[in-house]
Amino acid sequence: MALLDIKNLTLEIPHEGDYIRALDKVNLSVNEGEVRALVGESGSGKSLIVSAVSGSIPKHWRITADRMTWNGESLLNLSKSRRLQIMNEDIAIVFQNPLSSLDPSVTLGEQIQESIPSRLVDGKWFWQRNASRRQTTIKTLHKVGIRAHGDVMRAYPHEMPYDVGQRVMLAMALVAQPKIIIADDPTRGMETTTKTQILKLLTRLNKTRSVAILFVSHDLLAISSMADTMTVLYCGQTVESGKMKHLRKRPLHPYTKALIDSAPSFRNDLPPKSMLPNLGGSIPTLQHLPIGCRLGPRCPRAQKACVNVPGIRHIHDHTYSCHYPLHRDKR
Ligand SMILES: Nc1ncnc2c1ncn2[C@@H]1O[C@H](COP(=O)(O)OP(=O)(O)OP(=O)(O)O)[C@@H](O)[C@H]1O
Repeated sequence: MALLDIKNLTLEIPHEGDYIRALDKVNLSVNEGEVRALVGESGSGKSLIVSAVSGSIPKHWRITADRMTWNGESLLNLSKSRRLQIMNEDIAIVFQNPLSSLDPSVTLGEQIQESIPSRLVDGKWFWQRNASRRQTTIKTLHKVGIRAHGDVMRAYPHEMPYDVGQRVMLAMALVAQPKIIIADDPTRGMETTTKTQILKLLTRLNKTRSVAILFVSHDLLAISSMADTMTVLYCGQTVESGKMKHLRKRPLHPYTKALIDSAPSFRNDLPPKSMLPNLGGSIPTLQHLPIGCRLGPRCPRAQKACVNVPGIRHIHDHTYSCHYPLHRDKR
């Protein structure tokens, strides 16, 4: 059964007396123990999906969905206390910007210790429980590659470089022993060695503890090494979703193909120093969204029908939304 199951999620942001559809009928699911990549260009709406799941959408925005469930329970109309419980026990989110997600007035050590749920703290007396929290914190900081745990635990968020902040966010996610980790671009701006360490850590967690991972990124290279499945988002619309190996080998949506073709590591057929193909134009702003399929104006296969939003088509567990998909011309 899907742990996280989202069907037709639509999010509308107020703009000049009207609403703009920032997410348009998005579909996404993550099964137990699965590593799913959510990929899309900057501005495609990845972080908005994460915010919708965490319930941190401003009250005046409009959010609707046919289904948005956690373990079968709707996330759309949860009470505050139940949402807090789920977010503390089951879903851990590593947000993109550690500085804005951490409390600036509390040391990092205290913030990690506060993230440890009571059920995971050993001891009857408060000093035993404090020691248990401290030990777990130190162990977890080592796990995320922080050796100088004392310095980091005493520091305030603004005193730490960005990548240490990201690791602390990961440590806060890990101490809760969640069922799923939603990592919103956790390796953004990191140097390659640090990035590899974080990816290896997430992969190990998935393999050893069966933690499901939703890895949100625009970095295909980082994602391809660890994800089982991938969902591709373009301008607030899900365009294709399926097993990583199928999407890599035989993408059906022109946007997925363009994304894969533009990643050098995915193209071992290219002669050295050749230009990488890319789609002309850029992702439209929310204020200037095309009607129908939002890729339309940039799509090499676009035709008249594309002014209508394509429905979702299935081939087993591979889904795509395109009127003129690749490899399907003879049907
Ligand atoms: N608080 C907000 N108010 C108005 N528009 C917003 C807000 N947050 C996001 N948006 C808009 O929603 C769209 C999607 O933003 P989002 O941050 O989800 O993109 P993203 O895919 O996560 O990009 P990135 O990879 O750069 O983080 C963008 O056009 C963005 O400008």
